[in-house]
Parts: sequence; C-alpha cells; structure tokens
Amino acid sequence: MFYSEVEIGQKAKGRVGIMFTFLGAIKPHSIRRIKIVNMQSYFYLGFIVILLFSASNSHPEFINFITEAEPTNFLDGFSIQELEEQQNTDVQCAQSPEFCPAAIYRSYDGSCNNLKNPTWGASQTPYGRLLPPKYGDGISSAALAKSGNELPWPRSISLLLYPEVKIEDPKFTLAAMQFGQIIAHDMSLIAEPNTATQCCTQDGQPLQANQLPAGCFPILLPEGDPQRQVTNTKCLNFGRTLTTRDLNCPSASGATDQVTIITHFLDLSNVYGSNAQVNQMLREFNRGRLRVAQRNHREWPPQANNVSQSCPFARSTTEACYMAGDVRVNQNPQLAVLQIIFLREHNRLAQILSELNPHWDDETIFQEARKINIAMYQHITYYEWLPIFIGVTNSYNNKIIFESKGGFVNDYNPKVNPATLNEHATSTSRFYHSLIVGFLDLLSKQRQVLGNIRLSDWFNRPTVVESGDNFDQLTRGMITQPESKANQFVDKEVTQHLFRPPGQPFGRDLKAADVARNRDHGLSSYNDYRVLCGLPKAHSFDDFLDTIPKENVEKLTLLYEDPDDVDLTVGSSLEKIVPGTLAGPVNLCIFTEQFYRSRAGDRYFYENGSPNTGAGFTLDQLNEIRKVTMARLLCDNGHNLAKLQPFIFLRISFSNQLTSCDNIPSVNLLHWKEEKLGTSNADHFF
Ligand code: HEM
Repeated sequence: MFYSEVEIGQKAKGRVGIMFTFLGAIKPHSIRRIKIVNMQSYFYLGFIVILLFSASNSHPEFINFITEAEPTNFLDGFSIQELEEQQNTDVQCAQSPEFCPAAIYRSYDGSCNNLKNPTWGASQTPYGRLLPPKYGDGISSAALAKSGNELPWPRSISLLLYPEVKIEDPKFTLAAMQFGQIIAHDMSLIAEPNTATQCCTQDGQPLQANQLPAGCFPILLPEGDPQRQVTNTKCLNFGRTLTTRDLNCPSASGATDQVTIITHFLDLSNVYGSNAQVNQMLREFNRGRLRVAQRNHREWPPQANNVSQSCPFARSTTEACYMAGDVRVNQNPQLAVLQIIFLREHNRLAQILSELNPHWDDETIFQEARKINIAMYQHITYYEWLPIFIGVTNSYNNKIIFESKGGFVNDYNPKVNPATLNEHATSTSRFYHSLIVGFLDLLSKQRQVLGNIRLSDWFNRPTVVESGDNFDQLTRGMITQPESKANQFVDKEVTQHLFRPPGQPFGRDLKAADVARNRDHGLSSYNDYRVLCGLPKAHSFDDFLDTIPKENVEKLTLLYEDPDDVDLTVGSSLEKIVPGTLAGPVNLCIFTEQFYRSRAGDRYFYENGSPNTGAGFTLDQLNEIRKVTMARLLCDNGHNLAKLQPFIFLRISFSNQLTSCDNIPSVNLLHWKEEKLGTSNADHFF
C-alpha cells in the first residue's frame, strides 16, 4: 500500500511488516492493520499507543471562536489599519469554542471542522508531528550532535550542498512550482517573533552570547563565504518560531511545539483569511464580493495600509502593495499573479451567482462563491498538481485520489487529524525551493521571450505585475518556462539574494534558513524518519547509499560526525527521486501522509456528500467542479491570454498543445440556480 512506488533497499525488505504496522498507526482509522511481527514491533506498538494518546489530547482548549451563524460586522470599533496590524502581530493561542453550531459553510479560522475536536486544523494551533521533537535540552533548545558538539552551521551546509546548477525540468513548468507555493501558503505560516528583533549587529556582525535577544538563532557565515568576502557580513538575522510555551498555550508542558497562525486546511485561507476579523476586512459586503482596487480597468487586491511594513522595498507608499488573506501575498511576482487569479475568480463566481439567484443576499452569494472557489482549488490540487509530485499510482494506492465514477467519495474520517505536519512544512515541502527559477520570462501571445525580470529585484514589490501587459506576459512565462529540476541545486536568487535590499549585492539565504528552521522546530533526524518510513536505520554513513548518491554521502561525512546527526531537511533533500514522482523515499512518505490527512480529515472536503456537513454539493454540481483545470481559471481571470495548453503544469508538447480558451472545459454554474424562473440575466455567461 503505502510505498508501492518506492524502491527500498535490500535491507528494508525484512522490515516491511514493521513498516505496515507503524503506518497503520499513523492513520488511526486503520489500526486494524497492526500485526505483531516480532519483539521490536511491541516496542513500536507501545510507542504508537503513547503517540495516539498524546495526539488525541494534545489540542485542548484553543481557538478564538466566532459563530458563523451570527455574522457580525467586526469592523465596528476597529480601523482597517488596526485590523491589518492584528493580522501580523496578534499571535496568541487559540481558545476552544464552547460549542460548534451546525454550520453549513466552513469557519474562517478552521474551528469546528472536526466536531469532537473543534480545534483540529484551526489557526493559531501547533503543527502536527509524526515523530516527537528532539531538542538539545529535551524542551526547546536547538539540537546538538550526538557527541554534544555543535551541529554544522546551516550556511556551511547551504554552500556545500545547495549550489546553483541550472538544470531545467523536462516535463513541468514554473506554474507547478508556483502553485506549490500557493498550497504551502494555504497550509501553514510560522508564528514569528517580532521581525524587528536584531540577532546580529546593524553591520552584520555576531552579537556576544550575553547580548543575544531571546528567540534569536543567528545564521553565521563561515570563512570563505562569498557574501562575507565581499561585504564582511558574518551574521544573518534569524528569529525562532513562537511556540506553545512562548504563548502559554494550555498544551505547553513538556517539549515545546511550534504554532502556525493560519488554518491547516486547504481552504484558500490565503484568499479569505484565517479568522473572521481578517475576512471582514477583505469583503465588500456587496453582492458577495471581495474588496478590490480598480486600476487600468482591472481588478487588483486592495492596497495594504502599512506599505512600509508589507512592502519594505516599495519606492513610495502609493506603489501597489497588496492586502490578502495571507501576509506573504507580495513576496514574489508570480505568487501575486496566482493570488490575483483566485481573488478575481471569487468575484467572477459571485457575479454569476447573484445574477442566477437575484433573491440571494450578500452573505449567501459570498459563501457559495467561496465554497465553489475552494472546491475548484481542492480539485486542481488533488487531481492536477499532486500526482505530479507524489506519482499517479501512489496517489490511487493511498486513497489520495479516486477513479471518477461520477459519485461522492465520502472518505471523511473524524479520527484523522488534518493538521499540517511540522515535518511536511518545515522539511518536505521546502525541498521544492529547488524548483525556483531566478529570472522570470515575459512572453508574447506567440510565446516569444520579450524579456525577463530578476526575482531579487521584485521581492515584496508586486507593482511589477500591474505594469503594461506584464500580468499576461508573466502568466504566459509561468506556464511555458520550465521549472528547475527537483534536486539539491538551488538558484542563487534565493540562496544569495533572497530579499536583497535595493542597491545591495546580497540578501538572505533560503536554504540556510530551511536548515536553521528544521533545528528551531526540533525535527528528529533523517535517520529516525528513514525508520518511520520503512527504511533500515543507518549505522554508518554508507548505510545511506540505498537512498543517497555516493558523492553526497561523502559530503555528509565532511559535515556531520554521526549518521544520527543528519538533519531531516538535509538528508531528504539529497535522496534519489522515486521514478514517476518529484520526491525521494522519505519525502514521498511524509508528503503522501500529509495529503491523506488533509483530505480525509477535512469534513468539508469537496468530494464529500451532504451527510457529513449538511452542505455538500449535489452530484450534478460536484461533477461540474470536476471539469475545472488551472488553465480554465487563467483563461477566465487573465486579461487576454488567448491561447494556452490544457494542462498548464505540464510543458507544451504534442499531447498538450496550445489551444484557444474556448476549447478549455468550464464549470456550468446553471447547476447552482436555485429555481428556474424563466430566462435569467446570467444566461449570457454560458
Ligand atoms: C520564489 C519562490 C519562493 C520563495 C522566495 C520562498 C521563500 C520562503 C521563505 C522566505 C520562507 C520562510 C523561511 C523561514 O524563515 O523559515 C519560506 C517558507 C516555506 N516555503 Fe517557500 N518560497 C518559495 C517557494 C516555495 C515553494 C514552491 C514551496 C513548496 C512547493 C514552498 C514551501 C514553503 C513552506 C512549506 C514554507 C514554510 C511555511 C510555514 O510553515 O511557515 N516555498 N519560503
């Protein structure tokens, strides 16, 4: 079942029984699969019972609850600016709701999705974990090597293991990378301490240990570092994620856990916000619409109030700088493009629904448009995007996707916790930072390259997407230009120039940050996850050779003292890719488990019928949703793309040729017309 496509080494074969035993426990619903294989399995079983017990008790009283049944105008008494600041800084532990109403639409903060455990998947709760954390002091400090020595510096690892080597992916476009970032930004966001905290001196020198502010984890640059050589910078700022202990969460005893401030669900929280207050701020309260700014006869996200905070590199406070459900909306131009596509899609749906059902009020139109938008996005995620990353056969075999027989799937399981796994968000998903390309092509309708823009010129400056015909040209670039191949090599635009201030030669290092974050979050070692995923424990570095090529195993020996010291994010990023996927064995294991939980633990998942929520789609509606592709959303919400290939995550090819938008299937919204009152004004949309 679980790893049907994974080629495990010879040594792993004898342990498959244990692997199944353990994996049965990861999915609590499948405990029936547990089979005692030998004494070691008893040990695992004991551990599993402890894990399950702690999982079922680890999310007690959270969540700031606001009932959906009683919509309130939360703007009363608040200025938009205050609300915006709240979105950024007001991090606290969520409170448990006193009761869950029978809501037919999902809540904004994710609470009450699971009726027995109302905080599961809600914003401001801890990430999930497959294995208990490993901290230096057992509670919160960064892990040390087995010997007690310091682990290798994150920046040294980045320089040795993640250089820039440009290899194009032969099959997939930059849109596959970019949609991946949209998903990542829908599933988690670390609760960050005050970003103004300085962990280095103003001129980039390390602080004395006794001067280091709490929550600091500075990234030090080794001798010979290219940035240090040019600028004499020896220290990059890095603040630790806020935890259950920092926030005095009820679950704060024992080892600490990191908190994510957005909902864990695939619910487009990056469009709709992760709590009711932010959602109110984003709405127009007119015909179900989200707020937009009109410029050049187009709709753009509303302007952020605090431009110097949201877009620190903007040239003026009037430069376009967006506000959305997620604070990262401005981070890079193509991310902003996809955020705009989903924003416009909401308003397009709201317009049609309001014409089809003139008797619907603002709230009904808003919620129905939101429900359809989320369903289309979930469909694209599971059926168009995910099989590229975790493989088609693997997706079917693990009940991630299902053969379409035109019915509901109804696989909701209230025992499955939908939480975003710390291992997924802090390691596996970040492996795809390797897909990033540093220069984004601007393409004409004929797919001629008209120019390109450098990523580090436009971090946090979305104004570039509004200039001239850039919106369409960037979109064509994203769906035509190949993404970088999934491997250990990473573009210098993010390892040397991330968030490069204007006029400066260097910026931050995303891969060093990934390694530092892995340790900040206390993830267990690569070796521990090998065992969890059914591979043999490595007793020597050579034991890694079943998954990691020789030249990289050799590099690991230069960095680490012991195979048990190898960080999860480092070991898994060097694995050989499993054929038919974009992941090595351990990443595939974590990725598959995450997306199983994200669907089976979501009571509002779009393929569920009404019994779970009282609010599923009708079968006709569901089968309409199943027609959507990302190409359709681009056709409907781009300016004048004219032609594109039907599957935009795949490169243009003989079987995926450019075609007119007229030939791309669309969702017929007539199935949402409540009663047929003769000819509707909306008929001209179809
Ligand atoms: C140009 C593209 C991208 C840039 C500039 C970027 C940058 C970043 C940055 C700065 C962080 C925070 C680092 C930290 O301090 O811990 C981050 C986190 C993350 N990134 Fe990316 N990223 C990009 C694309 C992607 C893609 C394609 C994926 C996945 C397919 C991804 C997945 C993630 C995840 C899961 C996190 C952690 C989220 C959280 O829990 O807070 N990113 N990225």
